Amino acid sequence: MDDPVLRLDRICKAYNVGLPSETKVLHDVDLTLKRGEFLALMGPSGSGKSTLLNIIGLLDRPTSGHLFIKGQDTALLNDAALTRLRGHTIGFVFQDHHLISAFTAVENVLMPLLVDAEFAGPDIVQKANALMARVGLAKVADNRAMNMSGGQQQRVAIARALAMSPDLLLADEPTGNLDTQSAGGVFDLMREVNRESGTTILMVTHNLDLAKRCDRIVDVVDGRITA
Ligand SMILES: Nc1ncnc2c1ncn2[C@@H]1O[C@H](COP(=O)(O)OP(=O)(O)OP(=O)(O)O)[C@@H](O)[C@H]1O
Repeated sequence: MDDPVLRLDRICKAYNVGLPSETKVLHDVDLTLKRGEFLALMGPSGSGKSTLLNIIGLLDRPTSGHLFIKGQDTALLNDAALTRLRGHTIGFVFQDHHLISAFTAVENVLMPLLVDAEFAGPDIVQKANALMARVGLAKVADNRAMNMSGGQQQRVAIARALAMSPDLLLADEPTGNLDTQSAGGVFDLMREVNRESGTTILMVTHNLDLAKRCDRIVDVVDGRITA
């Protein structure tokens, strides 16, 4: 129970290993994220933030080192077990909302619940509607995603990411495409979710003002954590 949500132990990542084009991107990255923390990951373009996020999100494997999720060493898991762990533990929000445009907002939130209905349990429609209310969009839950503003679409994406009650929310520049006011609103929502539900959040951002409002800022420079 006291295990951190996430612990990285000397994570290295290289692409095109063994080829002349081999590129070492991450070097001995150590990072621990305690339950309920809200961490901002910053760093210049190409420093390895997305690579790190893909590894933390169990979308890619490190070349060496160990990634522990709630104390479990993910190096010991096969691909099917990794997929299950990802679905039950991690929610994703991207810079582009990745909603299905022709679906309504609430239908988008229902999607992950339908895909893993056994884990999601009963009353998924009620749950999806509660999530729409949670992100302040109850009144427009039946609007098609394509007809919503950028800020609203990102709120729907957050509701969808929360559908499986993840321990860890990974957000890759979630406010990158939004104007200042909408970006502030989306950040406030993530802060609220973090404080009220205790969801641990790791957010990649280039926005220093928002990063300063997180619990902690970690800088990645040339594939190394510097602060
Ligand atoms: N699939 C891949 N194959 C080879 N090289 C890759 C691959 N993905 C990323 N890289 C390289 O790894 C380095 C780090 O890229 P990454 O996308 O992780 O950086 P980033 O910090 O997220 O950048 P940005 O802020 O621009 O999104 C870059 O040099 C990139 O070209």
